[in-house]
Amino acid sequence: MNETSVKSAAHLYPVYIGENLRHQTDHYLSKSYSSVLIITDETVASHYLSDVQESVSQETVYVHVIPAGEKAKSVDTFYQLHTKAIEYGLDRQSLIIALGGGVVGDVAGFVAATFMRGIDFIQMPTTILAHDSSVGGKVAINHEQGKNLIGSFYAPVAVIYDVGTLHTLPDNEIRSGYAELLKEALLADGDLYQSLIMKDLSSLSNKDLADKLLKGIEIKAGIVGIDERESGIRQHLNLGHTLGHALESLLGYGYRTHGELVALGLLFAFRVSEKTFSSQLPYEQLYTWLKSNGYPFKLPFVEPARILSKMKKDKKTLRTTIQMVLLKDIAKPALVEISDEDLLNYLHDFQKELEQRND
Ligand SMILES: NC(=O)c1ccc[n+]([C@@H]2O[C@H](COP(=O)([O-])OP(=O)(O)OC[C@H]3O[C@@H](n4cnc5c(N)ncnc54)[C@H](O)[C@@H]3O)[C@@H](O)[C@H]2O)c1
Ligand SMILES: O=C(O)C(=O)C[C@@H](O)[C@H](O)[C@H](O)COP(=O)(O)O
Ligand SMILES: [Zn+2]
Repeated sequence: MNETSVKSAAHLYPVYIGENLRHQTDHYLSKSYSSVLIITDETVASHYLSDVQESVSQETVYVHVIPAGEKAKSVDTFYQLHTKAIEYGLDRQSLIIALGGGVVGDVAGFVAATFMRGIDFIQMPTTILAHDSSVGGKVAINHEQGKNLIGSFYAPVAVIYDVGTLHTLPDNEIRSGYAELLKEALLADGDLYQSLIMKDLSSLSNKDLADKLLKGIEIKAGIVGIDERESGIRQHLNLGHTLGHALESLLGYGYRTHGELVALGLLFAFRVSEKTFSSQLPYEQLYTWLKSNGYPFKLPFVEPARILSKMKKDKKTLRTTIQMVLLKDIAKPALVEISDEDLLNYLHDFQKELEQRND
């Protein structure tokens, strides 16, 4: 087991990462609670819920299972969870455990942030992607008009990451989580990036993956430690998301995974970076790796003007100007304002290029 932590001006919490941690949940709780509510989704429940339930010895343990997938990051689920919390009689000394991927973590975390104005919660991630979502305290639900538009910053009291749960993930979820790892490496560690992109996803060993996830978490924790509430450098963690989030919302939540669309967004950010800084980024290498690892490039056509208008809902938008995270070079990110006219052209060229390559 490895242990690291997130240490910001306001918070300090441990991140435990290793095999079989789900069997020892109690061991990682720093105090006893009046009751515990485990929130998970139906797929995760079928694999891992009983392990976690058996490892929590607090007297009163409740469970609520939500549907699997992005659509559950909704006002409806949020409201149902509050109803359950009230019906079960949770109080201010209760704990919520979010057992699952980013969807469970984000919605359960937002419930924890708002139930009786905030109760403790623990993140127990079960996806590769959730190495990112479980750390940093961004909790949210989606609005029909845009991703994560309703939410808050609310730190967990601990993150317990059992990487032994990852072997049941389907291929598209492996691709999704790995894209966020590529993102973290692109922001801060060129060697890590090269080592991530050297291998195909099919040849990843558990040990190798766990080592890389720890590095990704350390990069993220370092950034969150400096700027937890995203007034500056934390915005860099949004690399790839200006396009990714717009597509998630336009194609319909859950049409493709978050990370697969972020991967497309990374490629787009490479192109825009090249145009903005005349920088030389390894675009071809990234394109080839994504393609050969099954990332989706054939998506329904969306008019650039609709993408642009959706991008304006992004939280980095300043008044009406879109700001994108770009790379002057690998590990040299910068937040840059891009005019609508330029963005429309870049989107148009990018779509055309992908279309031609898909033939
Ligand atoms: N809060 C943050 O900082 C942050 C960061 C990145 C992403 N996110 C959010 O996270 C969400 C995506 O998270 P995700 O990719 O984990 O999606 P997810 O939670 O929907 O999980 C993906 C799918 O895998 C299943 N699953 C989960 N664990 C499994 C396991 N061990 N074995 C088999 N199946 C398993 C789930 O049931 C689901 O169907 C998005 O909503 C995104 O916006 C948040
Ligand atoms: O932690 C962050 O900060 C991130 O931006 C991480 C992203 O991977 C994640 O998708 C996040 O939820 C995006 O946040 P948002 O503020 O753009 O909704
Ligand atoms: Zn993300």
